[in-house]
Amino acid sequence: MIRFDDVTKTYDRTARPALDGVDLEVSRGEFVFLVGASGSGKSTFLRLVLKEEDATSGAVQVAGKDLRRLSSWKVPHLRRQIGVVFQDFRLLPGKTVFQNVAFALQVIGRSRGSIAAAVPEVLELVGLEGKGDRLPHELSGGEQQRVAIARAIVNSPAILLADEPTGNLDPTTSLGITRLLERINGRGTTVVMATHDDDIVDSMRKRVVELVDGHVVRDEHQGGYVTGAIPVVPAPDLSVDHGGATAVDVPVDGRPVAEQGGGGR
Ligand SMILES: Nc1ncnc2c1ncn2[C@@H]1O[C@H](COP(=O)(O)OP(=O)(O)OP(=O)(O)O)[C@@H](O)[C@H]1O
Repeated sequence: MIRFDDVTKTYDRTARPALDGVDLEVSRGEFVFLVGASGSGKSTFLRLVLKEEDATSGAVQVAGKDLRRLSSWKVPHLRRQIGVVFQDFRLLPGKTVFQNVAFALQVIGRSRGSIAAAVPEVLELVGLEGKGDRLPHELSGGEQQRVAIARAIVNSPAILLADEPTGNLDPTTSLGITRLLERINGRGTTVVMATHDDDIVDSMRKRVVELVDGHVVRDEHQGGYVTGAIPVVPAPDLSVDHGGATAVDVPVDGRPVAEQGGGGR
């Protein structure tokens, strides 16, 4: 569904690459947490998937398309297959919940009838039935994020990208939002969620891909926020080379895992 082959992205020739030689495959229907410190390249990864930016080198494939060969007039079609959710919700403040979600369908030319059918259905899915007439400022942060998720999925995209979707929410609300993303994933949508939220990652036990300075340093199934949060790997051996993509002993936040107590955060 998403495939990166040796992808490097350099914004500024004088700075280090934002992504550096990334190889990664996300299959249809997967749920992946993308974790890493601020500046490690998570948003850049998502921008490349959306073709908001082009790779400097390497190949990005999304939904079977090689994005190097995708002409600009086909980019809107690519983006229709990808829903996106952000930390700051990005709702239209003067439009109701219904109108915010409907807008995503209007811009792609869907009929009034199909919009009238689809919007209540998706609002129910995200737990906002009965709130279609509210304005965004009349909703809690968690509810606003549910509207943003409804808007992102109303067109049944194959992929949902979420960039720090719980960054503005309290822990309980964050878990509810992530569970909603899990439910959407259960309906077949591939979900990639970039996050700093260690509690969420640790509680969900999904695939975790960790970036450090633009490199994938860990790709762990049923992983935790840091290496070894869930004991599926042997104790780290600091004498080995740290270059591998499945490294169990890479520095996390600049400290060798051994210094972090090994068994958790
Ligand atoms: N438009 C840009 N122009 C120049 N450099 C950029 C641009 N966008 C990102 N960068 C740089 O690329 C690197 C990776 O940034 P990116 O936003 O992908 O990280 P991130 O992991 O998403 O961080 P955060 O968690 O803070 O959102 C950083 O060094 C950043 O300064």
